[in-house]
Amino acid sequence: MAVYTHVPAEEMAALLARYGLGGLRSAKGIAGGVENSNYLVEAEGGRFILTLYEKRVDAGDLPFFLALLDHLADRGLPVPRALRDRDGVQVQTVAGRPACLIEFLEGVSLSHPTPAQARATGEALGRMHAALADFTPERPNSLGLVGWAALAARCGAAVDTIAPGLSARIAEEIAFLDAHWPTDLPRAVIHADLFPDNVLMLGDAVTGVIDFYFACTETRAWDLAVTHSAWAFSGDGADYRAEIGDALLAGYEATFGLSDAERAALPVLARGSALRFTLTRAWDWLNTPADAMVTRKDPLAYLRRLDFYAAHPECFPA
Ligand SMILES: Nc1ncnc2c1ncn2[C@@H]1O[C@H](COP(=O)(O)OP(=O)(O)O)[C@@H](O)[C@H]1O
Ligand SMILES: N[C@@H](CCOP(=O)(O)O)C(=O)O
Repeated sequence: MAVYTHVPAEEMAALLARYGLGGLRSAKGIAGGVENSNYLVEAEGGRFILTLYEKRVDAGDLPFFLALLDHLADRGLPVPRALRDRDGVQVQTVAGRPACLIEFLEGVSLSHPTPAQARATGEALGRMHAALADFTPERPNSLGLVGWAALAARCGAAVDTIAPGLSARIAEEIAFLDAHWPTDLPRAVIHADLFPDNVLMLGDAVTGVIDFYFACTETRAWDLAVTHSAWAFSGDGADYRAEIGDALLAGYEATFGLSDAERAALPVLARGSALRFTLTRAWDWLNTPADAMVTRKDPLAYLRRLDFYAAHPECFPA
């Protein structure tokens, strides 16, 4: 459950009136996600998602995210637009937080995807990258190579309460990535968080891509590495699933493709992905308010992925 901010029913009803969506029928906090507060809202005018943006989303970035969603939706990608109220406004203030009413998309998030579903996700990622070729807005990646060192410093030695020696392992990996990170690969706007819980599917079809709130301008192939690290392992990171990882890569190659330099960089890009999510999960593990209705995610599930990628760069086909 990720609900940090409670929205009174009266305020929910008043919001719907601003959109002309009729009366409120129901509003339920949504179990998934950890970054923001999400509600499933049933109104006379339909079913919607109300997202209240919490601390990791800068309200100043919302125009970028919403323009990105409109750009992709205009090109037929299965992404949810933020609705505009009667005055054409997309960003509201609800219970003191910036908020948007978002189109509801059908589909379910998978816990144990098949190779066919992984391939479909790789294909969807490739189509997204193709559609973004003419998207000109930019947003720096606050959780890229420079951001990791800063976040590690903020976490400090407290991470050693998560696992003995974790701070030293993080410092060692940052030093490796500083020395080996590719700097000459194509850059573009990427999703940067394409986990299974951010892909909605019906059977083998991708019916929704959601949660663009880490989207940023970055090495484009890193998006594939992030997706690979999220999909190609058991949830706890203990088991690598080559058939899933290979299907994901094949799907991406089928709809967009990689240069030889990008393909060669995937092992290092994947290490960066595993470190990034180890760090954000470690920070959240140590700093989630006790009264927040949220399920903390295990940082060690990504440390295991990092150790796997460091030991098995050959998991990426040459
Ligand atoms: N547009 C949408 N259509 C249908 N379900 C959605 C939509 N957006 C979010 N959800 C549901 O809400 C959950 C949490 O959303 P998400 O964006 O992942 O939260 P967070 O912003 O905290 O990461 C998702 O796992 C999904 O089940
Ligand atoms: N997907 C990342 C970051 C948390 O994302 P959310 O979509 O669950 O808010 C992770 O699992 O660490």
